[in-house]
Amino acid sequence: MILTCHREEPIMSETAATKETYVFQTEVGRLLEIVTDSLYSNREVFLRELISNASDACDKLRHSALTAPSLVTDDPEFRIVLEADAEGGTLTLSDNGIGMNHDDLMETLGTIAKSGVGAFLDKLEDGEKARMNLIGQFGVGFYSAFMVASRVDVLTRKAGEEESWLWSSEGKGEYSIEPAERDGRGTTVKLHLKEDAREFLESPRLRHVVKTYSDHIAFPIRLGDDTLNDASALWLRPAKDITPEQYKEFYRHTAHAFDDPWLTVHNQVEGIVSYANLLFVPSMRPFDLFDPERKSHVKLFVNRVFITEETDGLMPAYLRFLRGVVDSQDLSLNVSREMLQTDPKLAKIRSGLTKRILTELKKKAEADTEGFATFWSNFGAVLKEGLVEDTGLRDKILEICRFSSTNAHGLTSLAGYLERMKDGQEAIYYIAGTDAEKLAHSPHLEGFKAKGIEVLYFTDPVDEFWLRHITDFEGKTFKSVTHGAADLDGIASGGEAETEPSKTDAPDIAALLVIMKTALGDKVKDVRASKRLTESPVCLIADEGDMDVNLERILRQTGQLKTASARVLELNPDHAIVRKMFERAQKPEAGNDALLQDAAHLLLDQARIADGEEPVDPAAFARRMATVMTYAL
Ligand SMILES: Nc1ncnc2c1ncn2[C@@H]1O[C@H](COP(=O)(O)OP(=O)(O)OP(=O)(O)O)[C@@H](O)[C@H]1O
Repeated sequence: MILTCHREEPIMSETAATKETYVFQTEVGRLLEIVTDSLYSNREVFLRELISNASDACDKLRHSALTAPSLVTDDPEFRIVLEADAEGGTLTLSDNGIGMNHDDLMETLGTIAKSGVGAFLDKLEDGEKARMNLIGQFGVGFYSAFMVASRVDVLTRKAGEEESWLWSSEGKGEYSIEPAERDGRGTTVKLHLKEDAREFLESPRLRHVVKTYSDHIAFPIRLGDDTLNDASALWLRPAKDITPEQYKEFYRHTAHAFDDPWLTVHNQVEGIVSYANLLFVPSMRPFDLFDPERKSHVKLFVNRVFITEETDGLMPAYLRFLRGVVDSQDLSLNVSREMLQTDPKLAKIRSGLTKRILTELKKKAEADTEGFATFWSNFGAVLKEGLVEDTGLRDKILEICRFSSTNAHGLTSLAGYLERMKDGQEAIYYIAGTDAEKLAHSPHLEGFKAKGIEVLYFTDPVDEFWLRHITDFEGKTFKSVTHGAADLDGIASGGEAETEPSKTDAPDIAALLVIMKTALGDKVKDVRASKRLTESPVCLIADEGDMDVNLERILRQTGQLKTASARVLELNPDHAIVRKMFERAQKPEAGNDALLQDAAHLLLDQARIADGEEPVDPAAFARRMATVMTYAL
């Protein structure tokens, strides 16, 4: 059971300044339940998570010691020590990293300091099947200890401070914090192992788990007199000496992730600025990818010393799905993080890395179409932000972009589209919306399909934004099929053409157009005969000088635009309804024909519905529908 009370105030205090008891943040309790249930068969990962935290704590202190060397002078060798006590049934993991004080404990153990956690957990609780995947995107960290322990004690002392603290919990809703004694700085996590987790007291088992998951950790991990890992920075080792397993586990450690890397990019670059990079593209989408802060998560090291994970200048925001490490000896260790961001050497590294990643992505896109589709569905929308942000690399990014299309053979590149263009076709046609499946049935596509002209589906909101900056690809302009006139007459039909649409000899329906314009008034900007329809009677389009339909929809949804502009209603002169209406429109007194008026409104509503919108006035729509049906029956 999870109690809810303000966690800043202890719910119980035995005597002042002794033991305080707090309740977990609600989300922690929920996460604990889910983790214990779903990761059971994979419980050994708790060790990886705790070692990962210990290693991060050593990294943090080594960084702080750059400006305050006295923090480490009494104990300069960083290490992580495992101890198993078979009699007591406890496994202990100690590090001499940065440690935690009372405030740190309050902020970290007992809460989850990630935005959007609640919503994320809701998704987790939705279905058993999705769980493992979702946990992979999230990382469970410290709380995984409760999979194997019935109680966890954390004895810790922050570097440079005198007081030590004991944090303790059974993982059942509460935790306590009390003053304690610890020799020197760092953190000791003591796990009181559950009966069925005693295997983690056996040395061979521990060795195996550490070797499997934590071999790449750059600090020595000791058990008795042995050091279990290589303890050197993985990214500085030659790529040929590293196994895929080691890359995978390093990725999981550094990204706090559970999935496998989709792409690994490991280089040691010598030049005016030398650096090493070990970067990964995850195979799953991290849960906070669309966090408005758009932070990069690549860790910056200077000569093996961790500096920061949040260097704005290191990677562009549109590559924020990357995880991993960049290390350079040529950056100064002593500059502040703020100064680092404007360091021209960092800018050089950034530009080198960005180009390299784009090149690698292009290679993958060409070599493995199917595998690339996975990447694209995870991160394509983010990468496309680069089309707006990085003018210099626009062409390189466009080469990597993939789109689905009416062509229906998976995703296509723009170059692929150009190859399939019809004789006489001058534009790259697209239709924008949120859902490719719905778009596929849009009336706007009928004329294009009939002629076998391919139309791209632009389904990410970001598409509307790069389209404002990029008007063409290799000289062919991008043209929305819901925007402006569609003159398909000059384009030759291709092999895949369906029935040829009627040509210029479409009947003149001027009399009907006039009546409809009068009936609909300012609800439409104009009423015209269409060249893009072959099956549907009507569709709505944005007039040449107006904003395209989908862009306007996005801006309205995000509150950036208040009013919608009137659309042009296009009629299919060959459609039976339109022909009947035209017949009536030619009769005397047609201007007062109530049924014709109703039909005009109904057609407008029909066009709106086909676009996924509501009728202008749902009540009037229902009334007109009833009238017309009564008449017809
Ligand atoms: N050994 C340790 N030394 C110092 N601080 C620690 C230690 N273990 C945990 N912490 C602190 O507790 C925080 C929470 O740890 P936890 O493992 O839950 O999450 P995380 O490592 O930040 O991210 P993730 O959940 O993705 O693994 C850490 O960010 C760190 O500040």
